[in-house]
Amino acid sequence: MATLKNLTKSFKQFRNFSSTTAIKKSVIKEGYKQQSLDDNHQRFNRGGDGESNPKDRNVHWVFLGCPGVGKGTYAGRLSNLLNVPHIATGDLVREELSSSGPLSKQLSEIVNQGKLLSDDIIFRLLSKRLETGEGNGESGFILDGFPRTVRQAEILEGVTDIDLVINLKLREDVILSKCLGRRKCSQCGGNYNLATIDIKAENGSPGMYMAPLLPPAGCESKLITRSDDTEEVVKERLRIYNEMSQPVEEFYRSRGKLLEFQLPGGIPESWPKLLHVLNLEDHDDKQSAAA
Ligand SMILES: Nc1ncnc2c1ncn2[C@@H]1O[C@H](COP(=O)(O)OP(=O)(O)O)[C@@H](O)[C@H]1O
Repeated sequence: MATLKNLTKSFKQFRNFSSTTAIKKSVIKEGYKQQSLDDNHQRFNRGGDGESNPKDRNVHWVFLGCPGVGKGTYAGRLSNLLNVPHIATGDLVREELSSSGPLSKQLSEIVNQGKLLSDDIIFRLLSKRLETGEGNGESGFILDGFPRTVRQAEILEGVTDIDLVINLKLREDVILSKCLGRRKCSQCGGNYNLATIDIKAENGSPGMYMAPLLPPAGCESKLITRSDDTEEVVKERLRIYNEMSQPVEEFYRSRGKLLEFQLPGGIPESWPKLLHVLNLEDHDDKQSAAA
């Protein structure tokens, strides 16, 4: 069974590989099945096929999408619903930065330029997180922000079965405003968004409304903005997403694992639709769409 222990071990091993060819030879498995999304729907709730019995484990899902699209929001909600950990590599990176360890200055320069960190650093952070989770009895995962390059996707594919990759899509003109509106409470860690998106329908294209996600009164004076959420850095992150991460969509599409989900609006509209396409409507007894 693909336990977190195996995954941690595999990531550690892969960190020792230096040649891309060696990695490719090791990880590219034969016989990928092109499966329709309909086939996938039947296995979403329990996990995938392959080295483990899907009944024995929790979901292994990945969230893809541009910076600011809402990966963290929807991955977090699904994580609560399915009781699997939401593992966001961006959060792991920010934790490392705030720890003021030896690497943090070097890392913050890269992150604040909107560039990607090396695979070695990301695998190290991920292995550490998986190890801690394993110690706490976690099983399954929803990954957010990883894989971000085809090489990372190949490595992940070689060490575990990913059941489903949810690719969140949002109109490009909305993405930048949403990134610039992001805030975090420095005390409780809650994520908010001050941007109001209100686009009128025009020339046959539909309008879109997304209400801001405002903090409770107690957090208002403690809001901070991520240092990489400036307009210049967000634009660079979007450019890098298109160059490095968009090919990851094709990687999973060709393996029949990609579920494209165009966000129709804010959480009240999008959440029930996402649950519907995931066949999870029955699970939604813990969270209300309006929350
Ligand atoms: N899988 C990864 N590979 C390389 N760098 C990463 C990865 N995940 C996160 N990072 C680094 O952390 C930063 C913040 O990540 P994240 O919070 O996921 O940003 P975004 O809002 O752009 O999705 C990235 O810009 C990058 O520098």
